[in-house]
Amino acid sequence: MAEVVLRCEGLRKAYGTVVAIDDLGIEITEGETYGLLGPNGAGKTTAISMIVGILARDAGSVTIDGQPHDVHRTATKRLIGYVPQELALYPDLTGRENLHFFGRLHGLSGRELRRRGDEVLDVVGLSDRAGQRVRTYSGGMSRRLHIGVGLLNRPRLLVLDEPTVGVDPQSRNAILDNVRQLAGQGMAVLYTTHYMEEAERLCDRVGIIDSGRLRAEGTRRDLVTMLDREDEVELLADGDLAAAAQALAELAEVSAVDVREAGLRLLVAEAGPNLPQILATTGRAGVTVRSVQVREPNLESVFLHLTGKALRD
Ligand SMILES: Nc1ncnc2c1ncn2[C@@H]1O[C@H](COP(=O)(O)OP(=O)(O)OP(=O)(O)O)[C@@H](O)[C@H]1O
Repeated sequence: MAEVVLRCEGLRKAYGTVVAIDDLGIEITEGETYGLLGPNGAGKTTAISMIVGILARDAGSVTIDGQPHDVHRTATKRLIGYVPQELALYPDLTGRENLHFFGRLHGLSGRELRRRGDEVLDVVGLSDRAGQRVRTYSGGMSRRLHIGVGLLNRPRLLVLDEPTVGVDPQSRNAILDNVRQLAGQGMAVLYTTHYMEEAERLCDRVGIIDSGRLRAEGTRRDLVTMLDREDEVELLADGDLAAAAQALAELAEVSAVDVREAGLRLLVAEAGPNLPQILATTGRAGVTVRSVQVREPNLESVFLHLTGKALRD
């Protein structure tokens, strides 16, 4: 079984009378990418600041690889790579010089420092721009270098705070690919975002956070199943639609069929695996399907259901 890298329990933090995080518990195993999804102000930055150990907690506990962790423990801090929202790079140094600077802070030197710098440049796809000043980098390239800084110490837990905010779509894809690869190598990844699509694409499990509390967590499918809402399948089709509707209504997985002007609309428990049967049944009723559209409930619907608000204001 995969080992638990991060375990936090009962985390709490208040700023005066504002309770920013209340009774937060999260576990992340090696190789797992966990997304903390919530709107601005939900408490994501406060939560991860306590987890990485730059903010003292009011209550609760954090362990990394089974070892107790807090703001004073340097041994466990070495197991964490933290990539904060604000970029902290030197624009007048080159990409490679930046990595060497931060590498020295981690105690690397000489040949080991150069080797690790080059490895990290390769991982974040910046080897060919390593000799240029960061000032000349695009926003996305700077972000990737920033992630590189977080990787220098070969962390067990990589914590990324909204790493794709303000990044162009191409760099965004590169960052998501990077993160996926790193988790593939066994790192545990904690990723905060208010982009539902990123959480859906990238994360093995998602925790939905709002007003400082974890409202629900699980795989995308777990969360969507909680809603108890079906997939909607829309078929644009020609032929005897009434006959097809009757045949489809007899399928166990189909709970409702409406005949529309140019086709059919179905509610199906799980559309994906049932599409072949739906299309075969439609075909047997003499109906030609011109296009199929499936709409599944998504994390946005889950969030709305749990909190009564949209993820983005
Ligand atoms: N230093 C502080 N002093 C007082 N209140 C704070 C402080 N930092 C955060 N807060 C409040 O705590 C709550 C959680 O903020 P936090 O920054 O953790 O949320 P977030 O989900 O990370 O939002 P964002 O995506 O905007 O960074 C908010 O209500 C915020 O106003």
